[in-house]
Amino acid sequence: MHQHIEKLYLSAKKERKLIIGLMSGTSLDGLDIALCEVSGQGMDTHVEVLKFTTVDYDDDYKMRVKRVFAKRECDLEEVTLLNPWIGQLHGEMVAKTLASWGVAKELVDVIASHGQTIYHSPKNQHKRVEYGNATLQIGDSDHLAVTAGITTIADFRQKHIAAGGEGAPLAVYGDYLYFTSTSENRILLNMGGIANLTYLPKSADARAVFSSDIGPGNTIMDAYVQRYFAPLHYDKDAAIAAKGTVSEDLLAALCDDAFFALGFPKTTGPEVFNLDYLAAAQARSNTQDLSHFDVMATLVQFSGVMIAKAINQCSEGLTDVAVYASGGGVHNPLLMDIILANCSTLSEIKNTDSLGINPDAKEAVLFAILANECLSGGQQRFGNTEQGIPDITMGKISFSD
Ligand SMILES: Nc1ncnc2c1ncn2[C@@H]1O[C@H](COP(=O)(O)OP(=O)(O)OP(=O)(O)O)[C@@H](O)[C@H]1O
Ligand SMILES: CC(=O)N[C@H]1[C@@H]2OC[C@@H](O2)[C@@H](O)[C@@H]1O[C@H](C)C(=O)O
Repeated sequence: MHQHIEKLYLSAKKERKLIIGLMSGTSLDGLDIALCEVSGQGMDTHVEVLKFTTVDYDDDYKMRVKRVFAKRECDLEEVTLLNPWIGQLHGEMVAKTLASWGVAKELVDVIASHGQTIYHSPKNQHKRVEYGNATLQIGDSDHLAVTAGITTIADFRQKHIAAGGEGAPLAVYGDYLYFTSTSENRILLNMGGIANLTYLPKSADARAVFSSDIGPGNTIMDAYVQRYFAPLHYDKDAAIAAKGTVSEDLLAALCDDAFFALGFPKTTGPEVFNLDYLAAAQARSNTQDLSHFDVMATLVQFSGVMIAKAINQCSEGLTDVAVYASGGGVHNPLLMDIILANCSTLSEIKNTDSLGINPDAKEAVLFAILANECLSGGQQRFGNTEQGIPDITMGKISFSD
């Protein structure tokens, strides 16, 4: 047996593993690194986040990735060059972070890497009958594994599509295994660039679980701030939006899109929700002359109202449902107020801290859970193909030497 396989086999059999979860999301703000101690598998999964940090990307990284990110046309050489470059960069970031934490790489069983999404193209978006759902994450895991010196499990989304899903949201798997409660119905809401949610009934019945993207979280707001309030990258604490007034005409135009008429589950990305989407809505509503502050106030209202609508839709008929939020959006007080004000059945929105997971770390932890399932799972299956949750094991393995 090859020593790599043997080492992995021993890791898979361990009662407790150290897994580093990595997430680089659509906001391009930084690489989230969560050092997790994971034990058990399936519904018996336990995770303790021992360390967490976000290594911010510098402007050079953002500029390079933005040249290809969510673009229908770009330089293919650039994509080819970025793929190993990002893998290596993520490997360096992990190695430096481990050194700063005083954790030897030999102690880590595996890295679980999401990579960098550069294009997401579900059928409902590309509408080309000859093609299925598709998504592309770069930041090759062989480069990451060799640079960090740690076996890496990566590229989780392809298997999801191969088995009938849209490649997202994958959060549902970790949400179901880790956050299911038999005492309350739960909605796990994540607000990054894109917002998504998972509904977890207290029956724990996998057939009633579902998960879906909702629409924009911060992505259009971030793009607007980056264009008109540079060098700011986002509207910290909604300082800009709070100075504006919502335009009801623009809001109505923003909310009027085929994506919102689709039922759950569905996925999307900044390929749809971007500054062109805003410009088209402004043209339709004749609101091109709004101040930047009013546009920002309307954009945050748009995200908040559509998120609330999705929460209301999936909590319809339920008297007891608790919402736990995560992702960068939890730090936007205006966004949180708008969501709560538009969810008449909710008295509060908690965040995942109250369930033991730092809301900024949640997606990185998710990938650590998926890697744990790849190594040690499979004994209790979970899935619901009709709801876009195929019952499969995800991830490809890259050895470090
Ligand atoms: N203090 C704050 N005030 C307002 N917004 C904030 C604050 N902190 C973070 N954000 C928002 O959160 C975003 C980052 O969120 P997050 O890291 O969850 O996104 P992501 O993981 O890249 O996206 P996705 O989950 O869609 O892939 C920032 O770009 C910003 O818009
Ligand atoms: C293709 C892609 O990267 N999608 C992301 C994105 O960011 C949020 C939302 O859109 C979600 O569907 C997904 O990420 C999370 C981690 C998921 O798969 O659950």
